Amino acid sequence: MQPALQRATLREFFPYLRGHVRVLALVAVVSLVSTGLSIAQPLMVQQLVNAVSASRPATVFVWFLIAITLGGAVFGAAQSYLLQRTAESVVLGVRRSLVGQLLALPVREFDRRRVGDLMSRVGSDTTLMRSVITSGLFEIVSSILMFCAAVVLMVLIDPLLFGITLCAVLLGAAGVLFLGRLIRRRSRDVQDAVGSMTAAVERGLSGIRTIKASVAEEREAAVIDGEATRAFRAGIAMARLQAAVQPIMSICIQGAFIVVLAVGGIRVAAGELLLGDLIAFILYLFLLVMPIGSAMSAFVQIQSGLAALDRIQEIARLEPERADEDRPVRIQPVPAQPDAAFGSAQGAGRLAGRSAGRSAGAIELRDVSFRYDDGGPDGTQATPASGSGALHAGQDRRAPLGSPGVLHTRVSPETEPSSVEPSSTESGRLVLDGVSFSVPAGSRTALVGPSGAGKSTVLALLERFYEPTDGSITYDGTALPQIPRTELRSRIGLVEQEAPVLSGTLADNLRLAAPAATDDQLRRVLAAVGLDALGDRTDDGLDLNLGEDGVRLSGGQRQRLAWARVILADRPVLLMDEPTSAVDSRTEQLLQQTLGEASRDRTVVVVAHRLSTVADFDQIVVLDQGRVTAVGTHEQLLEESDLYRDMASRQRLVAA
Ligand SMILES: Nc1ncnc2c1ncn2[C@@H]1O[C@H](COP(=O)(O)OP(=O)(O)OP(=O)(O)O)[C@@H](O)[C@H]1O
Repeated sequence: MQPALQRATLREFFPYLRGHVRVLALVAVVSLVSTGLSIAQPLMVQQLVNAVSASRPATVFVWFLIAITLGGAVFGAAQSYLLQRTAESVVLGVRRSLVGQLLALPVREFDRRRVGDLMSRVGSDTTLMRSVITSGLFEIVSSILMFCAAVVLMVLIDPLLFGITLCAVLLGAAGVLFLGRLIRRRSRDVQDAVGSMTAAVERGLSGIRTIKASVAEEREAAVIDGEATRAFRAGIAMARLQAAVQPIMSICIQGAFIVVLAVGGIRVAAGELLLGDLIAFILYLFLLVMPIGSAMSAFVQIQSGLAALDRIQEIARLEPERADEDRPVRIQPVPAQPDAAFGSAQGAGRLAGRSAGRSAGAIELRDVSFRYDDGGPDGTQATPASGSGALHAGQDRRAPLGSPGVLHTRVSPETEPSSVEPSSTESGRLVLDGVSFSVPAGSRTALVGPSGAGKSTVLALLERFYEPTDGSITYDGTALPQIPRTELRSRIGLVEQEAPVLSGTLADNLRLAAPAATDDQLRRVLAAVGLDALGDRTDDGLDLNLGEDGVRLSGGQRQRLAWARVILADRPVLLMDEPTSAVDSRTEQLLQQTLGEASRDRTVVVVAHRLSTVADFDQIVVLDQGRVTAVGTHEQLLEESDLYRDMASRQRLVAA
């Protein structure tokens, strides 16, 4: 859902110019001089003609005229260059802050927006904003200056002729102002349509394999064509209005010319006006018309620019993920650098445990409920409960653990939740409903359950991609909202379900969370996940280009690359969402071994469908329809949980 449309005003544009005041002041001086020279030109012509008519020497006026004309050209060029340069800097600033804002937005904003449309805001909308400066603001300012000077001089030369001109100009201006409002509206339509079209193209290109495999090229092309046609229609409607602006003004001005020529000619013939004065008046009429013309096109540009600003500010107004929380609490100490994961004494592939004294990574969820559309379109978030402490009310059970820490879990009676649909509300279905369990520091916990049970959602909440609608989550006893997000995330390594790969090289992808890692460390981590052959595949080595979205990798390779990335990042907590779903059994064995080493002294939470991969975990949490139905070890759950036993028997882990 889009936020309510707010219209930007020119005033809102000025903050973007703040860092450029000096250059703009210089531009103002240059354009003042340039305007002055243009205004002086007819005066020189007037003097020249009147001197020649009266048989007086006129050479000096000729030289002045040449100097003024050349000077005007030089200053005009300087003004144009400085303006373009400033405009480019403004656009750079806007793009930087827009991209910064986009990357700072909460994940839920991306759930409800189209990537292509966001891209078009960074691209074409910022370009439109540029025209507000280049052909907009200054054009209007210098046009007004020129206009005023021309008006004063015309009044001085002949008030009657000026009166005729004024009537024509006012008539044209009234028509144009009326059209201006419509132009702004149409321009917004055009940009929205272009945004939709970009989104449709993005959808088509990013899913090109699926589209081809579904033989859906034509249908997809038709969708894009529909959007392109909408953009075309909006463009045509805009063009119609723009086309009307120019004729309205030219009819009025041409009418003024004809009348001025006729009346002026009669007055010159009657000896009431000098020929030089009439010529000067007509030249000023030109000077009046020129700025009106450019002011009109500047007006159109400004309207389009403001419509673009609407779209940019729509994003700027969204509340970003807050960098710091109300009462930030630092978790001590800072995590180890990549070296800690690959201590030289251990040799290649050795996945050492955490350095002594590192934050332990105990996690507790207490009565956590969540629905996806909870944030609402205005960027507000559900206020998370600010509880702290690792214990909760309810039925506690000490689970058997081989690692430090004590597990406290509240287990809802298994029969109760699995048969009940999580309640629905108007604002969205509860995806998690009163989820409570504890993950002691250094333990391995698996989340299992049917598809759609909410397992990935739990991981998303632990990363604070979303805020719980209700309940609280603590990390080492501190409520998550009290930990700065960057601090929290720098403690967690995440292997996502889809194992996304960023466009770029193998090294780029590996260094995403460990920018300081050496090539040697990259090679060792690749070996640890069985990807060493990838770096040796071509002469490019670690600079091997993985293609758009890592298209040159197989599904299993993508997954292993994601493993390599988090292992290299050496975080105290590892969250893994079906991390071996795409690999063969041999690779799975290697990864299990890698995980075994990596999880020494780390807290590991793995979402798994294949129960065999987590059967030896310290605890397994069974989720069903957003609720925890059982917690225990593999053996305990086989005894106690019907759902778990059913899943295990389907996977032939136990006899049916
Ligand atoms: N971004 C989202 N916006 C809205 N609903 C979502 C979003 N992501 C997931 N859901 C919904 O939330 C529910 C739980 O999804 P989740 O991905 O957590 O399940 P899961 O247990 O991990 O499933 P699977 O095993 O299939 O990966 C599903 O009904 C899903 O449709």
